[in-house]
This record gives sequence, structure tokens and C-alpha cells, in this order.
Amino acid sequence: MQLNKSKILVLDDDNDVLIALRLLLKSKVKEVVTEKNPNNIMSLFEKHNFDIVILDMNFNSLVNTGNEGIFWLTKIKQISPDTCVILITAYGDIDLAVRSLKEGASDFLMKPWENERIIQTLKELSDKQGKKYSSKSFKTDQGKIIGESGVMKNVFLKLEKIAPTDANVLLLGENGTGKDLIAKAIHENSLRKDKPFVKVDVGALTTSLFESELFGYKKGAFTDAREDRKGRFETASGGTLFLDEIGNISLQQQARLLTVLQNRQITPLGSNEPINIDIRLICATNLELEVLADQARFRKDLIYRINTVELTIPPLRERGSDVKVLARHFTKLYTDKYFKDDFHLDKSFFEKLTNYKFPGNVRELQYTLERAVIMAENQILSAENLMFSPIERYHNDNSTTGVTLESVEKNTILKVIEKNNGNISQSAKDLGITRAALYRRLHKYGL
Ligand SMILES: Nc1ncnc2c1ncn2[C@@H]1O[C@H](COP(=O)(O)OP(=O)(O)OP(=O)(O)O)[C@@H](O)[C@H]1O
Repeated sequence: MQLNKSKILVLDDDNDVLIALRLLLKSKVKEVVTEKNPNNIMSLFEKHNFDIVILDMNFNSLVNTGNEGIFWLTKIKQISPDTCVILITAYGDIDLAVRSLKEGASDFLMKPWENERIIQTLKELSDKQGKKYSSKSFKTDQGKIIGESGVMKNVFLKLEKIAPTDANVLLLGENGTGKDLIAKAIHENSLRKDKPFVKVDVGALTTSLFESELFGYKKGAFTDAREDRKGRFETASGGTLFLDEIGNISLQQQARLLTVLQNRQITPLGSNEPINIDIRLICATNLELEVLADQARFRKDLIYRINTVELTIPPLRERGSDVKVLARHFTKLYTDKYFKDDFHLDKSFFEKLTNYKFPGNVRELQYTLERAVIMAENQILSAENLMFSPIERYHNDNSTTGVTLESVEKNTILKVIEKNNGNISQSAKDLGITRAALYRRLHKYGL
């Protein structure tokens, strides 16, 4: 990462220091935030993702032992392990310097400092971080996309290449794999980052809503159109439009979308005047590309339009050690959110997690850990604290123990209904039975 893309927090109780560093850094970094009170660290990290913190060693002018600096350094490293911390002190002390480096500080500077030395140190740290992020995580303002597995490193490398271009992107991956997060990351790391990011779950829109949501309407265009309303294409102008669940839109909706993308123009309902649109398009689906490319379901010409680059986000069960890294991340997140003391994560905790297949992917892991943290009765999290969601379990059960014909039938029905988003007519069709027969079975299995 270059220094001009870094977000920096300066924490010092001396106003002169804050002003001097703000003036020095303002034109050289992406954002510089200054703060006098270290008790505000937590809330600042909730709002910003700082790459580097410049931290005073001595907040209490009466006791210059530097211990406060070490205390806050440890806190920052707990909240955001990837943030680099540079400690500064007016009371140079080699022992303290060594200790702070052991506790995770990246460097140590003496007051009064030389401006050039600070800038040089910040540059080196930003460079190092850039390399680290490209292999371990990818940053967004919402947080980090975490992953250290080979497949995710590959995703990060592709993201770095794709994000700054204006290419349309198709994100493929099962539910809960992080497509939403990645769509935002692409936007935030693009040249359009200061313009809107607009998400529409198109799979959930009826035909008439699809038109009015995406293209907008003029007052009087239909009974409820009491005033002009901009469509999402127009709201996203200059920025990124993220169309989620694109695989679920009808052929008619696909035709409308294709026309807009070909002409780069929309015409609001009730208007005769087309409006030029300037958007970057990101689409996502949980269908596999081969399924999506089935002519009966999706137009090939539209696939080509939306899919300049495609990015497949692998399911969590194929990401090896990511389960552990994500588990640590979510445990920490919820420990802080619910003001709990830090937990010891037991061996059995990780064993149970790594043996589970996570049909609901990262979202399921996240909820499982939130539940575990809330319900924990002591400071140890072990296998017993992990309760996987029953709504996902039927996907995961590959063993034949206890399998009956009835359970197979019940699970198949559930899967098909889920695939069709609860649409009973379509599910009955896919199952090769009548709607009435499907209702009888739903009743029989208490579904
Ligand atoms: N690699 C990751 N690192 C950190 N958090 C993640 C990661 N992947 C997913 N998450 C979190 O998991 C949850 C689900 O992710 P997200 O909504 O992006 O998935 P999705 O693929 O868009 O799901 P769906 O297809 O159901 O819309 C979110 O809370 C997201 O922040």
C-alpha cells in the first residue's frame, strides 16, 4: 500500500503534537485523525479502519514510565491486529523501546522528531502492510475480508487487479461466502469510491417493482406515483450498482436489463426522455455458472455483458485454515461487542469447527460464534459452546446412519424449496409432483 492510501490515527495528550503531526501528514496520507483521549480508541476503531497509529508513550504527565503507552498498544493490537503502531516518547529509554517492540509495536520514535524520519518510517510501514494485505486480507470500510488460505489469497490478488478498473464483475459463490462484502471492497478500492455504492436485491423484485426500483418513475406514471422518484441506476450514477441474486430474475427482466446495458440509458416510467447512465456494474449469484448459463434460465448475451470478469468465492469448507482465523476474528468481535472478558479458545472448540462443513458458510460461522459468546458461562469456549444451526444441518449430513427414505424425501423437499426461494409452484414442478401433492408432504413432515 502507498502512504497516500493509508489512514492514520495520532494519539497524544499534547495539543501541539497533534497539530504539528496533522499539518505534516495531511497532504501525504489518505486520512489523519487526531485524538487526545486514549479511552476513545475503541469508538474510533468502530468508525475507521486505521492502518497506522502513532501513539504517545506517556499520557499521564506525572508518571512517565511509559506503561500507559504499552497498555494502549496492547489494546490496539487486540482490536485490530493488522494495524501498525509507532510509539513516541520524549523520555527515550532503550528498555522501553525493546519492550514495546516485543508487545507488537512496529517502531519507536523520540520526541522531538525529525519530520523526514517520521515520513520515512510511515512509508516503510505502508509498503510492508500493502504486501501483507494482499496475501492475508483485503480492507473495506466495513472491516476486513479475512482469509489466509491459498484460494482466498488468490481472490485477494484478483481483487487488487479488478478493483481499480471499471470492468463489470460477476461474483459467484454459495450463500454466505462473502459476495456482498467483496462487492463493497471492489467499490471502495476503485476510482469510484467517493461516489455512491447502491445495492439492489433484484431476485426479490416483482416485474413491476423491478422497473420502478431500477429505472425510477415520473409523478402520475401509475396510481401510487405521487412524485418523481429516481431509480437505482440514476442514484448510483458515477458509482457502482450491485445487483444481488441476479440468477433469479425472469427472462423478461433480463431483456430490460440488457437493453439498458447496451444503450447505457434508462427511461423512467412515465417519461419520454432517456437519461444517460454512468455506472460500474457488479452482479452476484449463488448459482454455478453452468447452471446460470442454461439458456432456459438466463440469456447468454446478458451473461457476457455482466461478466467482463468473474470471481468465484469458494465455500468455507474448502478454505482450510480460514475457519480458524475467522473464528478468532468473530470471537474477538463479539467479545468486544457484548463487553465480555477475553475467552480462551479450547482445542476441542477448533476441532469441532474444522470438522464441520458450514453449509451456511461464513455467515453461519459468524452466527454460531455470536451465539457461543453470548451464551458462554465462563471464560473458556470449547466444543460444547458450539451449536450449529438446525436450518443448515440437513445439507451437511452426508453419513447414512439413521437415514430413512422419509428423511431423504423431507430433505430433498426442503432443498428444492430453498433453491426456489419458497416458490411452491416452481418447487412442485422441479420435484415432478403437483402442488397439492407437495402441500400434502409439507403437512406430513410438519414443514
Ligand atoms: N472473508 C470474510 N471475512 C470477514 N467477514 C466475512 C468474510 N466473508 C463473509 N463475511 C461476513 O459473513 C457474512 C455474510 O457475508 P455476505 O453477506 O457478504 O455473503 P453473501 O455471499 O453476499 O451472502 P448471500 O449470497 O446470502 O447474500 C457478513 O456478515 C460478512 O461480513
